[in-house]
Amino acid sequence: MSEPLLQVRDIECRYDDTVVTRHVSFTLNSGDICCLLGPSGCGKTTLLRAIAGFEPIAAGTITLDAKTLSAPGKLIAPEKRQVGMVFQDYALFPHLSVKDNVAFGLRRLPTGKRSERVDEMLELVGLTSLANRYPHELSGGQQQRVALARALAPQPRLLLLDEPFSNLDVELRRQLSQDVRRILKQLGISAILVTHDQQEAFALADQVGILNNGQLQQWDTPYNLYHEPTTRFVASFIGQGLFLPGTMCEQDRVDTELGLIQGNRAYPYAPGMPVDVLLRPDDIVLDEHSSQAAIVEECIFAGATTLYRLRLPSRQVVEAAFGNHEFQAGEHVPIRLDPRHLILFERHGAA
Ligand SMILES: Nc1ncnc2c1ncn2[C@@H]1O[C@H](COP(=O)(O)OP(=O)(O)OP(=O)(O)O)[C@@H](O)[C@H]1O
Repeated sequence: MSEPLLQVRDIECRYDDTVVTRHVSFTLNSGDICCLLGPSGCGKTTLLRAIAGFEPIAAGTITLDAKTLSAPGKLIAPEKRQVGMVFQDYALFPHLSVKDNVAFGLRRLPTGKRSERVDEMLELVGLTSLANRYPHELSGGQQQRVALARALAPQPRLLLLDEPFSNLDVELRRQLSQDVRRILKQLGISAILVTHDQQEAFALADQVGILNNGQLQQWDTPYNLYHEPTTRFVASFIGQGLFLPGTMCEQDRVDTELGLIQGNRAYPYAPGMPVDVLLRPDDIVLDEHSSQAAIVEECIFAGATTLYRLRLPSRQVVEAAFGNHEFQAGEHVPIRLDPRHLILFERHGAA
């Protein structure tokens, strides 16, 4: 069983009188990697900086290993938190070589131990052969590896990464994020990464926190965020999907244009109430025996599958992903609903 490492309890961050994050609470277990994900300006960086000790908090507490790091009126300095940080722009020292950059936080170690640790870190990030180069002689990906090695060298309890791959191209970004996950898991170091790239968050994190307007909407595994979103915001922000109007029949069933859908729980909506059903593209399947047909409005080729925007007889549009089929716009396709998770929200604007 993993132990709780970081506990963020009901914190509020402000810039002067403006509140930017409120009532944020989550727990990060030892060895886990989490991502903070959300639209621009929702407070991700502010939250990360509060955990790092660069911003005070106006309410709540931040504890690491049960030791209080931040509380109103209390702020342990960043260098005393056992927390490492990797920034978006790498922030390497330009006048220091790669190995001196990595050695920077190790001044308290005896010389022999220090160079041993630097060698270990450079090997871990695959940069042993570039130890004597200077930052301007490295590619962006290599600079980011140095920044990672430098942050990991003092063996922090927790590593914080603020959009660390955003200056890199897509392929390198994917590769480096997988390398970072492997390295962190190998060392058993817990980490929090801020990103606005959902694919990156899903590929890297054990848990993802979705922020909107300074509030944590859901803290969960990528699987649950996709299949069991608890708010309408998370449902639309994560993955593809559209809402299909329906009417509650019983506490666990909804009547829709595509037929009755059975859920796996009791929903808090009374029979007769108008609801919106979240449909992911994989909830709609092709079925030549189905009496329900939709018209293809648009096809978006995505390699292994093609995403189809389908118009139902009511003109409602839904999306479906079919592999191994080629339909053209205007074609009629027989479809059936096959949702594994029935996710419902009260319909907006319903009388
Ligand atoms: N130093 C500051 N002084 C005043 N307001 C700030 C300061 N830094 C950020 N803000 C405001 O706080 C809010 C949250 O900013 P923050 O940088 O935490 O968002 P973010 O989610 O990291 O955004 P992005 O994805 O665009 O980097 C924004 O409205 C921003 O304008």
